[in-house]
Amino acid sequence: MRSGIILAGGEARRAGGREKYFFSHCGETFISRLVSTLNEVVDEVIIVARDSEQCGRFSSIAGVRVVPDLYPGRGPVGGIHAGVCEAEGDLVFAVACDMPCVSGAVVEYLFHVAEGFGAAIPRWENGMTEPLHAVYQRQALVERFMGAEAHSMRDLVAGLSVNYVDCNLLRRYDSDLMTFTNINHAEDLARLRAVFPEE
Ligand SMILES: Nc1nc2c(ncn2[C@@H]2O[C@H](COP(=O)(O)OP(=O)(O)OP(=O)(O)O)[C@@H](O)[C@H]2O)c(=O)[nH]1
Repeated sequence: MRSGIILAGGEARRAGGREKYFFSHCGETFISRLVSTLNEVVDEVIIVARDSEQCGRFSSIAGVRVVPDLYPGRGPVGGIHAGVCEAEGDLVFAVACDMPCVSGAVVEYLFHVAEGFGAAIPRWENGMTEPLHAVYQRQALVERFMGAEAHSMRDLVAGLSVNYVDCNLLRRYDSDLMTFTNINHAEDLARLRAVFPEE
């Protein structure tokens, strides 16, 4: 079984605290697009919000479960922890809520190459990695959290056997690698709109 975990509990400081997951792309909100894409490649989708109040923001989205952080204020690693506690899949795809162009074909490939590893994490030529667009073996994460060593994504990943996937290989599935488009600033959204104007 496969799970998808969407992390939505950040403060979006670089976007002025706006709710990035409700930004729209090609006529749909980021979060709806992600949920639809993931529902094609996983058996369950879980949105992890920072608290129960924020959970309520997602109540109208069909086809997901929404849970709050168990340890609030810990950043993405706290969201992954809550997601992993809720998820039932052997493998989980963890993704940020501000990635509106995630490619189902790329995610499918990451699931495929995660078999036999603790994680499959895309890596760019310059060595930068994409741990919030990556597949993890759930049990490996559970063990990392039990060890109580994982206070950051870097800590979490450090103890895993990782299959680093060359981003360029993923061009087979997503030629322009739009899957990694990440909207952090208002200008990032403006750039995306310049390529894909809203109707
Ligand atoms: N559930 C949960 N998700 C989080 C938390 N912190 C960050 N996230 C999510 O993790 C992803 C990456 O977050 P960051 O890039 O660190 O922060 P951000 O909120 O997107 O933006 P900045 O505040 O501008 O850094 C985003 O999808 C966030 O919504 C948290 O404490 N809990």
